[in-house]
Amino acid sequence: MGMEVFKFGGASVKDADAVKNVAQILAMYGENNLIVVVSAMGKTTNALERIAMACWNGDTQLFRNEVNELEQFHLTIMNDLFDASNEMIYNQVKNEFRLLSLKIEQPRSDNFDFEYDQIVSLGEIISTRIIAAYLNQQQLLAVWEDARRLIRTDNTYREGSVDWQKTDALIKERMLPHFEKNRIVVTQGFLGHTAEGFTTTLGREGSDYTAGILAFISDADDVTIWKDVPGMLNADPKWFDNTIKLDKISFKEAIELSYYGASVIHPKTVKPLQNKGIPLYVKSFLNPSEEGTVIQESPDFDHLVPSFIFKMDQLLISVMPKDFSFIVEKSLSSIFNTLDKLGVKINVMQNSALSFSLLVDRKKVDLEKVIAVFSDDFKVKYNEDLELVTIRHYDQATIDRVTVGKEIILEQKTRETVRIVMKDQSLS
Ligand SMILES: Nc1ncnc2c1ncn2[C@@H]1O[C@H](COP(=O)(O)OP(=O)(O)O)[C@@H](O)[C@H]1O
Ligand SMILES: N[C@@H](CC(=O)OP(=O)(O)O)C(=O)O
Repeated sequence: MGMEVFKFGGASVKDADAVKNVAQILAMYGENNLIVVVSAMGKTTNALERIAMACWNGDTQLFRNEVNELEQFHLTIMNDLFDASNEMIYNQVKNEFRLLSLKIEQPRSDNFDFEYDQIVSLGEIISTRIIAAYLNQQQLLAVWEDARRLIRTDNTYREGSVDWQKTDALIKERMLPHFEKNRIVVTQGFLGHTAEGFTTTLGREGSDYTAGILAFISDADDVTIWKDVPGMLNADPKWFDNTIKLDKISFKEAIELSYYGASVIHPKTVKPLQNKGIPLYVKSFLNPSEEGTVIQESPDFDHLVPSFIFKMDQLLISVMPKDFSFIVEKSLSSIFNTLDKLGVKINVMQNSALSFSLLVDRKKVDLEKVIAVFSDDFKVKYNEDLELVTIRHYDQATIDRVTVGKEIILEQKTRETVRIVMKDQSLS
């Protein structure tokens, strides 16, 4: 019997109707074994981030308010899905919230990222409990499995790096045998564990990656990521009208688009699938019988229309050596080492003889810390309120269109991709 991996993200399980819709989709796929990877419901992860921060700051009032609100959100969904007599699911979810409430009274380590993962991971635990219970109520026999015993990572909390060998052994030993008696296994995206058994997460929006890992190890026939859009489009429809669906694209093109920031797929997801030639479908959970996008190996697919990826609120930081040295291998090596230690993620970089510039998401970087760390050896300058547009398969007409009214700060071109850092002229 074949094996498929389905991934349902936060938007596809944001309320009771959405959960019912997921069950209907699963009922449509009666034949195959299904690994169902689920994210936290709606915006739960954002709420848990606030809870983790309140806990860290010892802000009991805020912590309790946020926990109560989140519990109420889940209870409202459950009241629409289950009979009050279904004690088991109510007890399971209440118990997770009871354990969460106790965290404010418990001693904390001095590692925020560790504490963050122990709290933020609960969103996926609760959502999968609810979904597995609902599927069973609908006679879609499903078994719940804990990804915290499947995905082994290193100890990099908030961005665990997967130990593929150990994970392979754990999945084969603990997950695949479920299919001897069950057709559906429901598990959490985004979660992992360290060798010592502590919970890790794979980085925000990392549930797509979990689907890629599970498909690779279980040799799945294909993966389907169910989204609130008809497929992978040539731009984010939240910002662009008249988007075009990319019906078929190659693994390489999908990797490039997600790497540059097309947030419909987490950038780490596609590589494991490419390595085993497992097709990835991006489909709409709102119109499940429509075709969506297929991503697979083919040199013929990519006669593409221009695709746009916008990143707003960008910060350009430039560092210039204070001594007489140029920006050469030695200084670059020390700059990268420092940036790696600071956990800075670079969107674009460029250097000249006397300066090295990096573009980052303003909200993801502690500018004061960066300045403090570099200022012994470098003069540091920065430019805020910038936008980054990446255009794959560009032509001059598209470049002209997106740069109207903008001052161009930096431009990088390859044969297929142009990246432009720009500032709204009204802000210059
Ligand atoms: N190129 C693109 N094609 C389609 N959707 C895109 C693209 N770039 C960004 N998106 C956004 O990705 C969203 C879906 O991803 P996401 O919100 O992470 O879903 P989920 O959390 O439910 O998995 C869409 O609503 C859309 O706004
Ligand atoms: N819930 C996590 C993981 C995830 O991937 O979620 P989603 O599939 O909703 O993007 C997050 O919000 O980061």
